[in-house]
Formats: sequence, structure tokens, C-alpha cells
Amino acid sequence: MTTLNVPKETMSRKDPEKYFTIIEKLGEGSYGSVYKAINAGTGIVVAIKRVSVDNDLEDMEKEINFMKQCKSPYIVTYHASFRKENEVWIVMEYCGAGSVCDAMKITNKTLSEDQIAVVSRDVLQGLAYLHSVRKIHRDIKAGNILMNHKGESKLADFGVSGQLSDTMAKRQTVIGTPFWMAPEVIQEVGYDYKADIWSYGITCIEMAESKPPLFNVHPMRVIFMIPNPSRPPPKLTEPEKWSPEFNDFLAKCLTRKPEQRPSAEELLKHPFITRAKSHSLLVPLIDEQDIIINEKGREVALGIEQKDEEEEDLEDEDSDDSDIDRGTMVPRNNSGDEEYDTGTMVITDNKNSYDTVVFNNDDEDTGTMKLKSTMTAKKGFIPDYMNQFKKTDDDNKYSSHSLDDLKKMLADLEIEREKEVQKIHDRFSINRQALLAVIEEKKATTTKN
Ligand SMILES: Nc1ncnc2c1ncn2[C@@H]1O[C@H](COP(=O)(O)OP(=O)(O)OP(=O)(O)O)[C@@H](O)[C@H]1O
Repeated sequence: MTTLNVPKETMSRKDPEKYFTIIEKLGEGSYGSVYKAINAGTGIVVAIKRVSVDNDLEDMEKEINFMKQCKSPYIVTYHASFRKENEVWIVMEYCGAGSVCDAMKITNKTLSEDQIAVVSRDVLQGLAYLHSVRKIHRDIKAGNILMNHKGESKLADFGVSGQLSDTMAKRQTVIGTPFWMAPEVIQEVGYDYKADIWSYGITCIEMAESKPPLFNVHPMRVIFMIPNPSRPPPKLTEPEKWSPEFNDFLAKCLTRKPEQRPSAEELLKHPFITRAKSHSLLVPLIDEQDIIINEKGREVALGIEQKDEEEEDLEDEDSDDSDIDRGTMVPRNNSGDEEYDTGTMVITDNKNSYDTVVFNNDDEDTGTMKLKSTMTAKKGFIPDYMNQFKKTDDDNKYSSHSLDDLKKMLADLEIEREKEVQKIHDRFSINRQALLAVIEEKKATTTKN
């Protein structure tokens, strides 16, 4: 097997463009873009993720070193990394069929139950491996499952975002993308690798129905709804259309109590997985995707506009002080500080997929939720799941009002929002207090007996 012609050191200061020729843009994430590239000398095709970074690269370096050690056919292989100006270039295995999310988007199809079973077997193997080396992925979703042309699936984007190092783990309590997050992750009651299993259950629903449950609900609300113990766990919209094995597999993944939720190893023994067929089942979907990409071009097929650098620069300038105008969801309190009741949730964009949110508790009091610290998020862009809410604005139902009226309406809306959030908080505290009291009572009775 030919080995890639790359420097061995992490974040090499050598010029990556001497080693790679960029062929095309594959997609965009919250922290940068991913390109298909070809290695000079060997002709090996790779994917390169270019991430904007600030100066503190210690965490990212740790992550990259960890990725280097991760060797599993079910996890996207790391090849090399470069530091170029304010970017880190991460060179990784190229998965020619892109993400499961993109495949669904481009073909406008969902996956059949048999296809989901095949993907699941690979994903569970990947998770079993990661968990065996004591790592949690924390951002499992169809956008982070990549496929090759044989229909084999691999977990991506773990580590790249810097979320897995010990220091980051201590600082950042909640990481993920709202709709896929496990209840215990949102509640910040401490969580472990079982959180990935929940997110995978949600991903299965996403693969079956194209969207995760609660997708039409605003993400700010979702983070209150998911942990609500009185809500039944998510399930397929029409369970009767799917086999009992699939429904049971989902119910197991989506068990509220993490201690009762099975591990990846255990789930690999589930009949839904053991009966999974060959990877070739995914090939028709991949072929159909290729035909569409060949016809329309990747950007059009994915709905990514190809912008020239000048245009991007202009956008960056614009977005410095006008995130809200541009649709980036940056909830703030009235003072404009980056705090929002229980914390600020800064959501940036990814036009192809669903964005990742990091809730950070650097500041214990406010529990400020913010972006991953090492990387600079791409400016002025809207996560896919935010587009539906943006559309409401675009409907222009407010356009006939005067500027003063609009400002007043906005102020009223802010007040209403604060009240709603307060109500939810109050309800949570009451339930929590009640539960704690009963727990104490039970403990006391047990001790007496
Ligand atoms: N190794 C790879 N091989 C082929 N395509 C890739 C590879 N890595 C990423 N891509 C493509 O690039 C897109 C963007 O990936 P990226 O990891 O930056 O963002 P994301 O996972 O979609 O979003 P987020 O950063 O919010 O989690 C993916 O959807 C996928 O289509």
C-alpha cells in the first residue's frame, strides 16, 4: 500500500499546498470547510478540513494526537495536520460518498429499514471501539456518519472539534447538537458514553424520516423539552410501518435512564443488527447521489453557493456587528451581553448539516453556553435547522409596520421570552425539589429498616 507523502509532525509548519492540490469543496461545517484534495507524488485522494483557530492550540494538538492513535475501520482515519496562518488543516481519509445526511438531502430520500440496519452495524462497531478506548463522540448524527462507495460507514468529526481532551471535558459540560442530545447531557447531571447511544437512536429516526424528532420546534425550546421526564421517549412517527425489531432497537437506544440503556457492544447483539445484510444495500443510494452530483454539481446539489473570496470577505465584514440581521441565532439578554438567562447559546451555521452547540460552564454562575473555545466559528451563517425559523421572518408579515412599532414589538417579544423561560425554570425546580424530597424520604426509610 502506498503511504501518503506528508510530514509526520502534528500541525506541521510546512506549506500544505506543497503536499496537496485542492480539487473541490466537499462541504461546510461550523468551523470551516472540507475539501477534496490530491496528494502530490502518490495521487492519493484525501479530505482536508480547514479550521480557523485562535492562538491557543494546545487542546487541538492533544486532540490531533489522540486521533492519530485511533485506528478502526469504522472511524475516519487521520493522516496529517498543518498550521497555516490562522488555520489548521486536518488531512483525513476521503469518504467518497459523503455523509448519510448529505446523501438523503441530495437524493431527497430517506433510508430503508435494511439500509439503516447496515449503517447501524458499522456505527455501533465504531462506537464500541471509541468507548473501549474511553472516548465519547458526543456529536453523533447523520451528518457525522460518512460513507465510502462500498457503502461502508465511518464515524467522523470526533476529536476534530476539540471536545474530547481532558481539559476540554472539564470545562465543557454540554456538547452536541440540540435535537440529538441525550437528556442527561442537557441536564448536566454527569454523563458517559451512553449519551452516544441516545444520539444514535435519534440518528436512526433521522435516517428513517429525514429529520430528528422535534425538528420543527425551536432549539431553545428543545433543550427544555428533551429532559422532561413526563414526555415519553422519542419514537418513529408511524411505528406500525416498521418492524418490531427496529422499534425495539430504537426503544432500547432511547431509554431515558442511561444506566438502563444498553452499550454499543450489547446493541451489536440485537436482532435488528445481527440480521443486517450487506453493505451493497447502500450502493443504489450512493449511485443515485453520484448521478445527481454529476448532473448539477456538488454545490448546487447540496445547496451550497460557491462564493469567491472577495464575496466571503465582504460577508465577514458585514457579519461582525449584525449577526441577528444575517440570521445567525445569537440569543442575548437585553444588555447585549452574551448571557441568556441560563446562559448564552451561540449557534453558528452549517449550510449542509446540523450545527454543533457547545454549552460551556467556564462561568459556573451563568452556565454560559458558547462555542468550542479553540476554534473560530465561521461568521454569519445559519444552521439548517434554523432556516425554518428564519423563513417565518422572510414571510415578511411584519413588513407593513413602522420602525418604531417593530422595535416595540421586538421589546415585547423579549419580555415574553424571558417570562416563558422563567416559567419553565420554575416548573423544573418544583419538580426537582419534589423528587429530591421523595428521594431523601426513601433513603431515610431504607436506613431505618
Ligand atoms: N473525510 C471526509 N470525506 C468526505 N467528505 C467529508 C469528509 N469530512 C467531511 N466531509 C464532507 O464535508 C461536510 C462538512 O463537514 P464538517 O465536519 O465540517 O461539518 P459537519 O459535520 O457537517 O457540521 P458540524 O461542524 O456542525 O458538525 C460533510 O457534511 C461531508 O459532506
